[in-house]
Amino acid sequence: MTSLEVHDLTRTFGDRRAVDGISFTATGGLLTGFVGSNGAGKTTTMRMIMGVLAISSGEVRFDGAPVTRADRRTFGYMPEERGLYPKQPALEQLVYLARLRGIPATAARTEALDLLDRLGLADRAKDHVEKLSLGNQQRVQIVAALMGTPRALVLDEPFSGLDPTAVDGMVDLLREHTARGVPVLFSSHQLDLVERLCERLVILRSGQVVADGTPGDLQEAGTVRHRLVMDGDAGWVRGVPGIHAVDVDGPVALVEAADDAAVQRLLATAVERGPVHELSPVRPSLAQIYREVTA
Ligand SMILES: Nc1ncnc2c1ncn2[C@@H]1O[C@H](COP(=O)(O)OP(=O)(O)OP(=O)(O)O)[C@@H](O)[C@H]1O
Repeated sequence: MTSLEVHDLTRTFGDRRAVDGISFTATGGLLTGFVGSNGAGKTTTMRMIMGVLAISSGEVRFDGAPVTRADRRTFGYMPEERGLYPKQPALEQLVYLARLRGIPATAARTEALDLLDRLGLADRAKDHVEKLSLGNQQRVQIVAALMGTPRALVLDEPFSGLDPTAVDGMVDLLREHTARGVPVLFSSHQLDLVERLCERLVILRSGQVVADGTPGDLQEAGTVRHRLVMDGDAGWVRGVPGIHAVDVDGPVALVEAADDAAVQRLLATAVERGPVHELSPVRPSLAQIYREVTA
């Protein structure tokens, strides 16, 4: 199993630390989601991993050793700035890009056509890139990153602008790579998608890692809420000491309790007030965890 690790990685621009001593591992065989608000440092990190931006300090390791230029040539990379030439046919361009990575032309052509087909674009292979919609240009860019049996995938916002069918096609393709033991690191602002897909998550805030783990780990560490369902209006929960009402909608209340004693107080009051249909813990969603750690 290969892994892609960053160790104490830092990048400064002038006196600004865009990436500030971050460490994490994208483990082979897993989809690792890389999330954080605008300007958190995701693109800068990915550029350093790929060697297109110099590292101020720290190290990138692949398979346990410092990453080399030769390693990086075997990585599939989807940069934030989509680098396709508008005036060249999609297929021709894919073959050209693959050849730069050492893939023979015939094999590149076969693979590009296959991948374009998988993403529903086979009939557009001969179109100039500028004639394709933005979503279809994005698909071509994805094909470019996935060609040539990459040993690691570093994908900056690969899902942005894709329709749901293309997202599903893309997910299937990524899973084929993780099944080979490849580490896949991708950034995204689509938390629902990240929650659905990722076996591992790294959350950045202001150039620092503020959460790192499996979605289950992060949910365990996040604030557990409780959902109360009564017969009548549940607005009274606002007056229970130690209870913070996150949302009250008629008979249904979502609350955060300061401690177990507060949950017991809530339950006792609820029972006094009339039939209680439900009082259950609610595991935090990724969106909630994200808001907590990036606040
Ligand atoms: N070439 C550069 N020169 C100066 N500052 C830069 C440069 N590249 C990035 N930065 C700064 O580094 C910080 C991190 O930017 P980066 O693009 O890595 O964030 P990001 O997490 O990818 O954001 P987004 O989600 O908006 O793409 C930002 O404050 C940005 O302005």
